[in-house]
Amino acid sequence: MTGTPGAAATRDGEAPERSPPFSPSFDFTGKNKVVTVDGVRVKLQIWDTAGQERFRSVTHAYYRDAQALLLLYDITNKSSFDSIRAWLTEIHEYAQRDVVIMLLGNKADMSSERVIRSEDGETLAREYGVPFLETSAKTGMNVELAFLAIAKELKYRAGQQANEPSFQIRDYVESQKKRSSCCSFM
Ligand SMILES: Nc1nc2c(ncn2[C@@H]2O[C@H](COP(=O)(O)OP(=O)(O)OP(=O)(O)O)[C@@H](O)[C@H]2O)c(=O)[nH]1
Repeated sequence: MTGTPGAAATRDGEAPERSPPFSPSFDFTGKNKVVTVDGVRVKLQIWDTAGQERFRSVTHAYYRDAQALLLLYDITNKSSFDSIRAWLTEIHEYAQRDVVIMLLGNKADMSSERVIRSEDGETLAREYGVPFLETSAKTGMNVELAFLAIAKELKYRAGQQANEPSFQIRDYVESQKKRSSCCSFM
């Protein structure tokens, strides 16, 4: 699902699921996931969509009703990074206006093959005002954090009280994330 929105939604509903070609210990795709946020269980229904251009028209149907979209690129693949802008334009056109978007630079474990610097991901994310994490589906680095941040944001939006301190997903992600240069993966 590189260069691709993966949709996380709290709604129930039918959607086709695609199986990942390998079974990483930390999976972005294909399952419902329950995340406990401050004692409240938030159910995320996760769909993986095809990244290739030829599936574009099909993918609109996936993310039209999504409450959150994880946009993944591969840090070892420049074209996947370059396609992110086009996806953001698409999302602007087809997704819900208040959709939660997160940019993820995946395969952070493959540092020797890296072609996209972490700063480039950060700059792009800042430009679009979305949170950014480098992740690894192989080691699990920042994967749980990505889902937790989305769940926290959705819970906050659903139950927003007048006197509740506002939840800032970008600040939360920045304060919690592990850097790929750091030695300790989860
Ligand atoms: N080392 C490493 N390999 C990964 C990681 N994530 C995925 N892969 C591998 O990358 C390959 C492609 O993974 P996919 O999930 O099929 O990639 P994709 O971009 O989703 O493909 P489409 O959904 O068809 O666009 C597989 O062989 C995975 O095992 C990661 O974080 N680290």
